[in-house]
Amino acid sequence: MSKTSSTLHERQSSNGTADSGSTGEDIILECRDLSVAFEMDRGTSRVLHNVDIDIRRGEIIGIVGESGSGKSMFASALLNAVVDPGKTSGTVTYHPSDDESDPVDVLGLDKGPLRTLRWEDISMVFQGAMSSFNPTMDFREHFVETLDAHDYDVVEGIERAEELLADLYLDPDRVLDSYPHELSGGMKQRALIALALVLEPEVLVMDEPTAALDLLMQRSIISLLSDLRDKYDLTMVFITHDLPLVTKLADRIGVLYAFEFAEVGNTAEMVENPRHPYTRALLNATPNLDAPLSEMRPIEGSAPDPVNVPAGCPYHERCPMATADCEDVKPPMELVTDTHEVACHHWRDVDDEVPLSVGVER
Ligand SMILES: Nc1ncnc2c1ncn2[C@@H]1O[C@H](COP(=O)(O)OP(=O)(O)OP(=O)(O)O)[C@@H](O)[C@H]1O
Repeated sequence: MSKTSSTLHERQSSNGTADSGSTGEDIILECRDLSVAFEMDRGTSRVLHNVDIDIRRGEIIGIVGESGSGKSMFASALLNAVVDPGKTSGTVTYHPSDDESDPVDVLGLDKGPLRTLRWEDISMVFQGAMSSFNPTMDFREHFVETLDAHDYDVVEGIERAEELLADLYLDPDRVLDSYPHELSGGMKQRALIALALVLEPEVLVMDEPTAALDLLMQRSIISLLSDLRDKYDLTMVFITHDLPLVTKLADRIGVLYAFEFAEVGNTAEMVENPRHPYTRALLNATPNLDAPLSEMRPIEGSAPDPVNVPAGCPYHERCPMATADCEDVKPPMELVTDTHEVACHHWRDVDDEVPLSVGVER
């Protein structure tokens, strides 16, 4: 297997995107200048903008941001699954673990190989996918259909499905013989995760997998995902608007703002020493995982329109620290530590200007 060059690893972006701490780690997915655009009557809508990020083999990376920040677009772009008429550009390179295999140019794949890659190498649980189960098929039929479509041995595949379902604390026989309406939301979501893993992918991308579930179920799925990663040597990309939730799971966190990464770093650094005023606002917006809704402080202002992203720092219109520079000059991604990067002109002063609220669970 060919590894990424040190030049790419050390590359620093000048456009507010991130390649945090990539100093020679084993990289499984490498995104460069990854962008998605839609041509609209009122102009070009840039819903993902020149994103540079490396996903490391075996890590769980949380991708966080408000609604409309580009999280789902990032997930779709990773799998070359952006729907028409969206145009994806840049590169996504997948480095299989198998030493014999060459790196794969994901955005350059034809339909057939792309379909194979999507289930067998990089699998995705799409937002709201629970409702896409066929109501007339039981779960066994869903598994068999997927195994058949990829020429997998059905007997072995069902054995694997049973093991995965048991790993997810489900009764395999009961689930396989049930129809979608017979299972609760939490059970269906876990069955969906088992289905996404049945063809033994290396990477699992999940878009808001716990959004529709109650707090207790969210927490239990989070801990099951961590166990699954360890047991099956998976790499996970976990997309959510819920920063406190993902801190319980992720090794690293990337915060998306206005279709670019504002800050990326190891989870402990992102929680204990966030440097971007937007990351701090996100943490302050949910002081505690158990806090009642009434205690949440929403971030003032709204996310930028992808047709008219502000010049300079895209956050400047909402930022309490903004100066004239922020209106004109786009902040480059700067290293805070070897494992933490931020795109803010004033990151050194953020402690005084945007204090973290006392109640943040850390
Ligand atoms: N088919 C489409 N055509 C044009 N614009 C789109 C399309 N789908 C999404 N967008 C726009 O792309 C931007 C990013 O959307 P995306 O779904 O990635 O956000 P998100 O961060 O995942 O939000 P949410 O948490 O609400 O799912 C939004 O401004 C959205 O309106």
